[in-house]
Amino acid sequence: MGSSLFIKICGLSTARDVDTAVVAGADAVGFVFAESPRRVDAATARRLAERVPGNVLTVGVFRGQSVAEVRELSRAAGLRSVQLHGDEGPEYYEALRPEGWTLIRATSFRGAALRCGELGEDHLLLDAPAPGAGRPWDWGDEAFVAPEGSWLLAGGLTPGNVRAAVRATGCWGVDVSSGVEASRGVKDPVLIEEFITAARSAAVRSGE
Ligand SMILES: O=C(O)c1ccccc1N[C@@H]1O[C@H](COP(=O)(O)O)[C@@H](O)[C@H]1O
Repeated sequence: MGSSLFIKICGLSTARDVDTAVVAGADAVGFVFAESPRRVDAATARRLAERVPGNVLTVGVFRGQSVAEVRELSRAAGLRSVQLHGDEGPEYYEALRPEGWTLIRATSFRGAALRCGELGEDHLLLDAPAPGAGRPWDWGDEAFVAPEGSWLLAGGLTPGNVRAAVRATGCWGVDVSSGVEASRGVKDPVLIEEFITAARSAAVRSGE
């Protein structure tokens, strides 16, 4: 992962889009198992994940699903990470920890400062209240307190706003789905490339 911005491209469902993201330099690719127009089944995710080199994290995205379902789908797809949207408690993370997956807790900013790791997650993802809808939230507002630790910014990011968003928040990583789509659920390879290029150009985390 190194010290550069961590970039995740989410909601992938075709080999073309997975290959585009990997070649363009994504650090992670996401496959949605939650209710969504981007939803894929485990066999599709496995076929796509098998194309991904070991230095790129393969992430399953879930929302309000049981530990058993998360376990079954992620194992079947051979993924290395799970992203959990929902209000799961620490016992949920504890139950998944033995699988060895990188655990990403997705939530929204509700006014109180958050700390990455407080429920047992490896990374925290701050998203809009409605995930996957392409709507930005007030990350630039003075009331926003950036979490401690390795946290990703998501929610309405695009090639046009990602650079400013990274600079405004000092986030450790970014995650995008709608902002690299030609229409809902259909990725645009050119937008994927533009997003990664724009995000990389921000590269001003403290210490760099
Ligand atoms: O993509 C979805 O449909 C989805 C459904 C349920 C939970 C999460 C989902 N996607 C995640 O939403 C964010 C940001 O999306 P966007 O760029 O605003 O469209 C991202 O973390 C996706 O993984």
